[in-house]
Amino acid sequence: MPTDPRVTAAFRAMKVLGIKEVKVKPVLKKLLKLYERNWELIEAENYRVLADAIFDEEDSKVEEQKKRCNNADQEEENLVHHQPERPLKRLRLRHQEVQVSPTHNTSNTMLGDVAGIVLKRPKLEEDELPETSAQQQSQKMTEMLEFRAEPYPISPQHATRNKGKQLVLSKPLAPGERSDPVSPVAVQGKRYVSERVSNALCLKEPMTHPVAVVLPKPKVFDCHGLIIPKDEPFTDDMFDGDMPHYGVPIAMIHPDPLSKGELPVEKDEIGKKVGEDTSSQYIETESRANGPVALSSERRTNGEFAPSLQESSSELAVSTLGEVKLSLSCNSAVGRPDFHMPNLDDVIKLTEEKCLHSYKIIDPNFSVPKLLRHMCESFLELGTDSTDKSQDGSTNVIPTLSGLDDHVQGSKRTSFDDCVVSDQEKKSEDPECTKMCGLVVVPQCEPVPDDSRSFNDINDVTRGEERVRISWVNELNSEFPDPFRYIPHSLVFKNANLSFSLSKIGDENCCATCNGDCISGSVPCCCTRMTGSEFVYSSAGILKESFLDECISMTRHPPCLIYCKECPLERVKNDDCLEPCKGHLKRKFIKECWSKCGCSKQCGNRVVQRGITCNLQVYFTSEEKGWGLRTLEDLPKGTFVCEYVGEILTSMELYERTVKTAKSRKCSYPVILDADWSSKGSLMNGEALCLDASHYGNVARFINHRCLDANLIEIPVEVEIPDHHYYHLAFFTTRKVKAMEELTWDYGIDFNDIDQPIKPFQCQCGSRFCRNMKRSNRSRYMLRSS
Ligand SMILES: C[S@@+](CC[C@H](N)C(=O)[O-])C[C@H]1O[C@@H](n2cnc3c(N)ncnc32)[C@H](O)[C@@H]1O
Repeated sequence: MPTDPRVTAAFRAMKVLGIKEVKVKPVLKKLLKLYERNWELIEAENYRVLADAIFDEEDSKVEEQKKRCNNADQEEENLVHHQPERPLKRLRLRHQEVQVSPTHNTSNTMLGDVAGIVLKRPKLEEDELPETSAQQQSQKMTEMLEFRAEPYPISPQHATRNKGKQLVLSKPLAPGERSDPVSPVAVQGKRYVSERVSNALCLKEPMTHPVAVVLPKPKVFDCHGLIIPKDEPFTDDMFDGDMPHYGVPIAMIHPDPLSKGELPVEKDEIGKKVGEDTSSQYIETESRANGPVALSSERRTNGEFAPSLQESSSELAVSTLGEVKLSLSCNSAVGRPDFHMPNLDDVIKLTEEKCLHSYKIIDPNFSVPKLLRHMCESFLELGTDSTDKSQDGSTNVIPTLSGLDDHVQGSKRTSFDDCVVSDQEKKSEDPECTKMCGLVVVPQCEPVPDDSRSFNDINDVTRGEERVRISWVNELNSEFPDPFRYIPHSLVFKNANLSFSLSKIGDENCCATCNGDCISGSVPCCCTRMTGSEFVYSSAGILKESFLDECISMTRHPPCLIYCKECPLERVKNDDCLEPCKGHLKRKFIKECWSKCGCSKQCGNRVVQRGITCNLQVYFTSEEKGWGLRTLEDLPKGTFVCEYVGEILTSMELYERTVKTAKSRKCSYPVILDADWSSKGSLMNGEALCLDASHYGNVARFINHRCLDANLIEIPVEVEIPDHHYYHLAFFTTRKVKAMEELTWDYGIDFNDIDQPIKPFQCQCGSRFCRNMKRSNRSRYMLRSS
């Protein structure tokens, strides 16, 4: 037994990794010599250098052995099928050097074959170890940890296929083509990660990645240079490293490669992005024509494997504003055929247990979702030119919008760990729950009036936040739309006590035992419980006519208004004399499958949550309504157009905000979420939740009002929360809408009700049913309540 406690500690740390003392001893000796007994370097990151050195030692032995056995005829075969047996079935850290070679190196198929790169690994023989200073070594560690995903790692002209299976270079990379010649480790890391990223993307969108090919075996996404040797079975100990590794690829999907100019962008005649880079966008584009689950094999053209792919994927983490998503996907055609999508809660729980066990983490705040979110944020940080790092390490991750920056940056910052640094706001939120569901707290932000810079990208008001571009035009004058910040999902403002938690979704509120596409099943799943055990969407993702007509008739001939004794909406006005309740319209809900359901993300019962797919345009109307929204393509009756997105506020917060800003605003953008008012008893202080799109919103904020016969209807949609104080408000077409027609919805506004903080506008809807100046029995103190 060694007497030196540091040696003992090193042995113990390696033992946890399953490495015996006999293997540790010689390597440790060499390292101590190499680092001139600088224990700190060796002990850093839980003896990472030591573990790495041991793995490399083992690896070099295997490679030596393999070299001896190899014969030239088997070379190519070995590239694809025969990976060297690794003595330690573990993740390994690599400190390898990369050399460019015009030939394949059969001994290194894992890393090298992809780009014809030979990876030469220094053995840990004393004389071969580079004479590096401690500083250089730590620099090397930093480089090794560098993680950058490049959607286009290899230029297309270099790419060919190796027997149609593996990507190789038709000509070797010239030294000048290496992205970082002075940092071989980083180069290697990039190449390796890139390969995986392109593969992950390729599986989803091969059309747009002519270079990327599907490799014949499932690959594991490489993070921080950690890899799992090929052909290894899926074992429990595959959780070493900074994040869990599974026997399935982890897809990192860049939110907007197009805007960064990384991929060529083509536009079709109506402005839709061609060559979009995310799977769901592709699927959604297909869905209207072929149904949401039609993973068109024709469009998955160039991969021989494409037609047989059965992918299941599940979103695991998202960055604070949802720009970067981390999802797990399993290609069951090339992976385990018996694979079924596990419950994400369980995956996270198990991962957490394994991490805690493996790394002896003592920080009580450690959580896997947080770790994964950090990864998304890092991905975004490194993938963009963001240099906006504050000194305390927190980063303002709210996308920069000219005109809003000064206010936001000057007031509050969003950090990686916490959505908002304000204590009060921290208390009111459960960051784990809310962020898992894409909800974050945002600081109140007043856009600077007349800031035309906000809209200088006339091709896309969404600034890349949606899967389709939405252009804006003003053919009438030189006005710009009012500044606001585009968000694709609603955000909690402050007090809206929304706690999203998977654990709150009971078995009756999800179809945990389903898989694949629920609507193609023989029996409707339990997510149809609110719609009479029938799916409301057709296989083409269109709302079924019977359901739609029922919703329309409930809106147009209000049969069922619920009146409360003391209406909270009246109470917030703080009047001495409480006005009687004006009534709350009861509505039919749609319930979509969600993360806790067993079905896939492409399930046909997930339409609204997949976002906008129509070709829309914001334009300046000629009827004194200001800006409006129109469609650039014909839309069949029942098409989902968009949902109403904004800040989620309580009715009190909204009232206060509205009173303060009513005079200065010519347009108003709030709605009340009171579609299921009768079940609101549980809501805190009897308050309703509202959406306000004044400062943060999506394209729905441009939809103008039309009395009664509007071509859109808003329908409440339950996605994440089973009780209906919060829901999505989705717009569907009430009839066939022709290209270039304005899209409108009936705000349900009472034009004669002057007892409101926001005075009703002079309606210019042009409908023959226009209610302007006529009394309505449905009145709200703001826009429509839904
Ligand atoms: C949700 S915004 C719609 C977008 C708005 N037109 C704009 O320019 O940003 C609602 C505001 O649009 C205007 N508006 C909507 N429908 C209208 C109509 N039928 N007639 C006149 N103004 C209308 C009103 O000023 C209203 O407060």
